[in-house]
Amino acid sequence: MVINNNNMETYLFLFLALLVLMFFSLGVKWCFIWHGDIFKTHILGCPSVMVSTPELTKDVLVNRAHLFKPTYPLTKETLIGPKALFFHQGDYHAKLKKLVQASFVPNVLKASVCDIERIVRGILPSLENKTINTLKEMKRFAFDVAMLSVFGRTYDVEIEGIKELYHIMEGGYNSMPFKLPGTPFKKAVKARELLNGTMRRVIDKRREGNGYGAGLLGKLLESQDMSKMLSDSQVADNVIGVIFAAHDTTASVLTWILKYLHDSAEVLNAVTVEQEKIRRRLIEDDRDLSWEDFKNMQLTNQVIQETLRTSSIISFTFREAVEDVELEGFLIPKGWKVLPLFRAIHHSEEIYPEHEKFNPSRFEAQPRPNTYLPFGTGGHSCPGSELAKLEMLVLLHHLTNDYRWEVVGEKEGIQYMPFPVPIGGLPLKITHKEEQTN
Ligand code: HEM
Repeated sequence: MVINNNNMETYLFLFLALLVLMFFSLGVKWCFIWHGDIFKTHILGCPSVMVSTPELTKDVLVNRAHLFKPTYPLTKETLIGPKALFFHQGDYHAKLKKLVQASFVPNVLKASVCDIERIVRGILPSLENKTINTLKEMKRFAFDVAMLSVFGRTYDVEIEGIKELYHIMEGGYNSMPFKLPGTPFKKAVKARELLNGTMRRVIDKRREGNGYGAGLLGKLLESQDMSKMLSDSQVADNVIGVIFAAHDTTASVLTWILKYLHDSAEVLNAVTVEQEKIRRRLIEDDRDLSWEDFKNMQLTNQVIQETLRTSSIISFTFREAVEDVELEGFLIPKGWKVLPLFRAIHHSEEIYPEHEKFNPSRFEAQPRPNTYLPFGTGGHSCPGSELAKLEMLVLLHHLTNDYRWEVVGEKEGIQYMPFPVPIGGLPLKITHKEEQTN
């Protein structure tokens, strides 16, 4: 395992990974206090309770969610902005969630298929015939899609400015929160302050125009006008928050998909056959991809589902008890952290037999309730799950029809960037199929 992110979250993750490893592989119970399916330990001095069954996870995230508030590292809250929906519970969260969700429902997503396809067509040729860092390229793709869903098609100099500042800022997400000159965190805080100014100019421009424009920003400004519920800084924090939530996650999953398809020639062939059939239909009808085509991508969808399970890039989530809570007869005092372990559920041998195997066909049947949680569950579950799947399907359609890829180097392993990804971000050589046959 390579650690190249010298930050607290990486250590925390590794520490947790070690705990989970001990829990499952070694059966070592003496370093925890056990109670049924719950165990207690300390993470960086905080008393923490881990829950690893579907039932308890549902209890914490759905049934009694009001008793467990989300908690994030200070760096995230400072940089994303304290008014972003992740950090809230209750009315404010519910209203914002509704607004954000409205930008990612199928009716809205349908209209963005052609834009996502345009982004894919722009990126893929630039990857041909050289060794690429897959994670980096997938981040470029997912970032462009995130910007599209937040700002719509309008591209101006301010949006370019936001892109640049955002990249400086994300350098501080996983750093120690020291504001010393030259530190990544200090630079990130500065970039975030400048982002406020740029966002204000973008918002002012939209107010001067006819209507509020497209994307999530348009929706938030529209609601601001109607209900006066949101201030400009609340709008800005949520725009930045969605960009943050949308791209590293999707890029990490895409990187795993390319790895699994590379390692499993049989699955890759079957996906290619499925996608070639769709391509033939598009040629016959003389049109581009549309929403309806995704219904005919059953196997590709199963590959995405299985990758989300095996890679479990969001391995767990953090909550904090807002009062003393009893869970399965175990008292969790107010202020303790509670961590539902999604990865433990996705890798339970009882729920997913031969759990370590990449086997998309296991999703021919629906998973049992609360046993498949790549996008979380309950009030804080992911509003972007359909967008994430859509961008993966569009990319896979073009990639499998037109390209083949080889992993460069022999190294196997996992690296935390900050999500678990194949080592080195998966170096790949991508070639166009036509060149292979010449
Ligand atoms: C494969 C990609 C993705 C994965 C695996 C993923 C996973 C998750 C998970 C597990 C949560 C819940 C966290 C918790 O309960 O503490 C979450 C929340 C969230 N996700 Fe995603 N996500 C992905 C892509 C996206 C995209 C594309 C967007 C863009 C809209 C997005 C926006 C959000 C937001 C705004 C939240 C916070 C929701 C709230 O607190 O109410 N995510 N995501």
